[in-house]
Amino acid sequence: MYRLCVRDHLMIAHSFNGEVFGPAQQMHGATYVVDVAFQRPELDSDGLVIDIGLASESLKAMLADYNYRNLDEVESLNGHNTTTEFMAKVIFDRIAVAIQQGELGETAKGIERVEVKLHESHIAWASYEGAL
Ligand SMILES: Nc1nc2c(c(=O)[nH]1)N=C([C@H](O)[C@H](O)COP(=O)(O)OP(=O)(O)OP(=O)(O)O)CN2
Repeated sequence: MYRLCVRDHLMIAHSFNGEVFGPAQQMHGATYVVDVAFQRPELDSDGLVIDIGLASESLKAMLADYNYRNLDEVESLNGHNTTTEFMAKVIFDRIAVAIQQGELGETAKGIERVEVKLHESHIAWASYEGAL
């Protein structure tokens, strides 16, 4: 399987519900480093998994909906703890739709798996990986 990974980052504020979160029940901030790995068994006719520029632009556009936002106020995330794990799946779902709709180019439809990894600090990350 071939893999191509692009990286961006996301700056947010949020708070969590639940005793398990301790002080993180209070409003706090995070800067996530976001890695997206696209995987396919065969390269396209240009020798690519996906065009890096297109993948980078598309990721930036998706993150723009959450960047510099208080996630507690983002309607589509209402009722959820916006944990690192949860946000990895949110971004995965958006990428899956973008690929299916051809927004990442026709040949990107040959991508079979995507992994979204969010590094929430230098000591912790979470990811969501799935088939398309
Ligand atoms: N599984 C997860 N656990 C936690 C997440 C997360 O996204 N996924 N996030 C947080 C907080 O947002 C923050 O990153 C850390 O908060 P903190 O209170 O410092 O959490 P710790 O568990 O590291 O420290 P304690 O003081 O022991 O609670 C928290 N957890």
